[in-house]
Amino acid sequence: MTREKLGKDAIAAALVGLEGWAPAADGASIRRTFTFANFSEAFAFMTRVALAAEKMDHHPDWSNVYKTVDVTLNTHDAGGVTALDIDLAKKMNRFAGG
Ligand SMILES: C[C@H](O)[C@H](O)[C@H]1CNC2=NC(N)=NC(=O)C2=N1
Repeated sequence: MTREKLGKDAIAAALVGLEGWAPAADGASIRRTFTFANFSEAFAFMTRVALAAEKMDHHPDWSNVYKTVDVTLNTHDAGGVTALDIDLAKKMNRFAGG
């Protein structure tokens, strides 16, 4: 998986069909808020994502309040969005069931 930084157009193209994700205004990250039925569902999601992220050696910036999880993805090493972030976003959507 490449750590090549994606431009605004490439990010927009990669996000087509990737429900809920939007680029930040500066194009340096992508974001989604996940909302679950309750805290247990939110935390189970975070646990699944954490294991996948560790395997990828690619980690989300996120916060959890009750049943919502706010996620920002970017590749620190590249200073922007790369294919790794798109891949992790896809995995997150699968784990969230959408
Ligand atoms: C040494 C290690 O591979 C790096 O620090 C990894 C760890 N997790 C990471 N996660 C994210 N989101 N961006 C990175 O650049 C990154 N780098």
